[in-house]
Amino acid sequence: MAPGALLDENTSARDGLQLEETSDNIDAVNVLKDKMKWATASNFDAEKDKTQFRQYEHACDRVKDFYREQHTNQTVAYNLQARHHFLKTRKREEMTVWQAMEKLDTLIDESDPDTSLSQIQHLLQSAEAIRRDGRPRWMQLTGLIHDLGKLLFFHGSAGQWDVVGDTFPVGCAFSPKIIYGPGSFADNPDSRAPVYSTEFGIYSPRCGLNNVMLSWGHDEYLYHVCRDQSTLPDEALAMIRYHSFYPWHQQDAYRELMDEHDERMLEAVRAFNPYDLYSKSDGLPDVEELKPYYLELIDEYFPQKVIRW
Ligand SMILES: O[C@H]1[C@H](O)[C@@H](O)[C@H](O)[C@@H](O)[C@H]1O
Ligand SMILES: [Fe+2]
Ligand SMILES: [Fe+2]
Repeated sequence: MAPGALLDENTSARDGLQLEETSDNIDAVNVLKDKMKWATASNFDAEKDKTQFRQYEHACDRVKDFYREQHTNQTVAYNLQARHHFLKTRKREEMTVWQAMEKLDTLIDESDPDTSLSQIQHLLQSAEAIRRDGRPRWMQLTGLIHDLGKLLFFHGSAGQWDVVGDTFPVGCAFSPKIIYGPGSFADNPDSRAPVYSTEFGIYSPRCGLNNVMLSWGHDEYLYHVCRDQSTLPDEALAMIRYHSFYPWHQQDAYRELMDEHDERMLEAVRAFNPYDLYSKSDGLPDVEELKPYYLELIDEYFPQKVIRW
């Protein structure tokens, strides 16, 4: 059997672990072990002072104003319309992944209390932290691209409130664990709507997050781009799609909406989170020096090179 024949890039790393180590599939097992390196313990964040991050109560007005606007405007109606427009009807712009990073670089994220660095620097900090920790190449690439969905801002978004910031489900009651709590949704009409304001709203227990509409923003948009145009594995797609869903991956809210697949994906999202959050206090990466390494890595998982954004 050819090396890796049991696997393609979309094989879930976890599913493949059921392979036995026989001489026939030993190469495939080695490939899997490499893919599983995301799940081993990491020391990356051991020396970080975590109390320095995500201190929303002490954040500046820019951040507080951002969340008031986001929590007021993220409704089911807006979500349906945004999905339709940004994923279906809009004319797509064509660019390579690196061009997308350069285009995004002028955006300063108003929701973020922890960094005012440019987006390329944040992306490279995340990727480099993952690489230094010996994580698989697909995860390094995930770090490099995970915020590229913020390009929505240049595709005619309504503002930053429908691009950046943490995410949460719409169509059911807003969890008190969302930043700034229930009071911040006072002006959101869905918080008083008969069905949307109930615990499960339009969903049912264990329906699976794939069937839940998260507030519209950079995660969901980039997930669709990567699902359709890259060969990244399921774990990478989950890291991209749910990395801003802090009420879920950090606060344990909305667990009753999860299905079995989500249980596995939650581990992947949690493994990714420290590299996104705590790399913000790392030194500044040298963009030109790192570029050749990452250009090669991008080509490995985006075979057609020019991407429809
Ligand atoms: O302010 C940040 C930033 O916008 C990140 O890109 C996002 O993933 C976080 O969840 C958010 O809180
Ligand atoms: Fe993000
Ligand atoms: Fe990020």
